Amino acid sequence: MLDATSQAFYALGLVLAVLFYFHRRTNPLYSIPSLVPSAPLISYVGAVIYAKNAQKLLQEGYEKYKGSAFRIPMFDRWVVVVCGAAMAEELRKVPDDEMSFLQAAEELVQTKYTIAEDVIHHPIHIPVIRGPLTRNIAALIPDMFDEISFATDELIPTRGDEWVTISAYSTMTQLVARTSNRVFIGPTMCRNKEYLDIVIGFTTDVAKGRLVLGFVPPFLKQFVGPLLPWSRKAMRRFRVLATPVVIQRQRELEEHGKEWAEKPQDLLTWLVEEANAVGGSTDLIVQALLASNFVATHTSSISVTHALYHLAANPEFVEPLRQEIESAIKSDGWTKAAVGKMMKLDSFMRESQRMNGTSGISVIRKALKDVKLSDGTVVPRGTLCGAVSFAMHHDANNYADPEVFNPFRFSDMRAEESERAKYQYVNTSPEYIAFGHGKHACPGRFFASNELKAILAYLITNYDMKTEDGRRPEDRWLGTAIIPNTSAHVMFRKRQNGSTALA
Ligand code: HEM
Repeated sequence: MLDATSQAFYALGLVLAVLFYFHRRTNPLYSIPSLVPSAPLISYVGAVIYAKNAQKLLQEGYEKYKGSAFRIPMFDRWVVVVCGAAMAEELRKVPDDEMSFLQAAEELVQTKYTIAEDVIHHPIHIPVIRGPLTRNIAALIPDMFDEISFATDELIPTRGDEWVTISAYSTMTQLVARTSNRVFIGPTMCRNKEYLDIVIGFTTDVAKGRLVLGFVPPFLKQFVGPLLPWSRKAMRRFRVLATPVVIQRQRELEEHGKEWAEKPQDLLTWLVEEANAVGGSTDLIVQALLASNFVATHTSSISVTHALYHLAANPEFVEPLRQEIESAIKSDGWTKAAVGKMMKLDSFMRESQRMNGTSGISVIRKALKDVKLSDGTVVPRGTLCGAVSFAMHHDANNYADPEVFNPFRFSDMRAEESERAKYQYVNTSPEYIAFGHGKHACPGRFFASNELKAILAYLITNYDMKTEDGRRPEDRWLGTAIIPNTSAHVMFRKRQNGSTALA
């Protein structure tokens, strides 16, 4: 016979099992199919399987559930992913009060703990990126070209007509960080080694924090989050460098007032103005500067490295691009107008992002209430949701010969006047979600498109490039993230008749 304590213990166990059984039977999440084991605890095995095989599983799920949805396991949650263009379109149309992009980003990146709390509550950098930064690209481009020229001389140290071998990913990351920061904060800081070290390393700092919090159950995150050291240390170092620069700019703007003819046109000025408008502190501006670097640097470095690998492994694509770029520069100089004329280069970037991209999932949202999709799937309140991107970008129903890198696929399509805007690099569509889609599609994509095309245009006109073995280095998937080979090298040779002069 069992004693009273044991009886109570077993009774409690039975009640919990019954409650758990009903929870799973009634929670619509569990009627959404999963490709990996989803029973309690065993789902952690599923999360390991997914982390190691995300590309394969997303492809398998996409093919099996196109027009519908399936769920994938993270260590701390399930994520529902919809498959196919019609479903991606449906997802982007769900109103903000039913599905939130910001809350999804907050949960996925755990921004409160991995970036900084104030800037998450008052993201002043988002209206600035969407507004003045995008509106003023034409004014910023000459400085960006100037920095690209200055930085490449240092980062790609060629001599005469000899080939030099450089580490591609780290060089592209430096080049992107310097070019962006030239117009974020100015020429002194953008060349400061420690500043660059912090802004480039910050993505890894955030990723480490995310990784740890990914293993922590939701109710414990609030205790573990504040203990994570990496981002806090980076923010401390960043404050030491950036705060005096921010204070100086605040002072100058105040002294000179609205009519200041020499007012620096850069992200810092616009962040100070936005902070003034909403009563934000100096420290909020500092945080917003680092947050801007976080959203801009990593995605752009990945994208330009993907494109560089395509170029270096396929020298036959270079000549038509060179002709187009040189003719645009000849007529318009190193300007936004010239970059706008580079339709083949634009197509090259879009195709590179279609083929490779930065993530297997896009259009991330969090359900704020139970949301019923047209196929009958109910995404329960509190669940993260997204659309399968990589597999959709490789679907033969969307793109002819999807596994072939066809650099001028989109410029050929743009030859039709009516299709001019539709297939531009920055344009999102239900079949092209590399920048997200809809209201929350990346607001920095206009800046990124100009910056990355400027970098490639400069490299193409000034260097010959090749990979060491003639092949394109393979990408790596880290969970859902797609990373170009970070240890591969590209060989550069300065063109003796290249158009280095920045007119
Ligand atoms: C090629 C480079 C880039 C890629 C591939 C990229 C991609 C993305 C994607 C996929 C999203 C989420 C959209 C969604 O899920 O619906 C996003 C959001 C965002 N991106 Fe980018 N991005 C790039 C460059 C940049 C740059 C250079 C900036 C800033 C100058 C930037 C600023 C942002 C911001 C602020 C958000 C959040 C938008 C919001 O909160 O509504 N991005 N980006």
